[in-house]
Amino acid sequence: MSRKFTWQEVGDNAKNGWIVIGDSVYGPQGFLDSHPGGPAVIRNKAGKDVTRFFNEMGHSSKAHDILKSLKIGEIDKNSKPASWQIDSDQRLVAITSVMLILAFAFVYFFVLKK
Ligand code: HEM
Repeated sequence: MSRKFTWQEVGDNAKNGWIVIGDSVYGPQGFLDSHPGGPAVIRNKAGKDVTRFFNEMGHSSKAHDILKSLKIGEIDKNSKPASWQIDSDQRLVAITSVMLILAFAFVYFFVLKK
């Protein structure tokens, strides 16, 4: 069983470079200076969910191996991320989905059921 961390704990350790990818928490502090993309790209997003950024970069299998070695635990899914910790694109998708569902419900009840 790997250790579980709350979003609060991940946020508190932003200064240590902690990031969330998928359901896992990573502590890349020792790796930051050797990151080929530079330490800043990771440091700027520390404390947050960086899944999309990590995947969009098309990181190699070597990068995935390094990532595995930096895993310190898993995110406690019962904890809630603060709004700054959520990837803004993911938030946009969530908001758009809710709007679409409401729009369909509106059309169904007020237009089609007439
Ligand atoms: C602990 C997590 C990460 C690890 C272990 C990691 C590892 C690596 C490695 C090994 C490379 C060299 C190319 C490759 O093998 O794919 C690389 C390149 C790169 N990474 Fe990461 N990375 C991490 C997180 C991130 C994040 C969160 C971002 C963006 C926000 C990022 C952006 C980049 C960029 C832009 C490059 C390209 C550098 C270049 O080709 O000039 N990485 N990373």
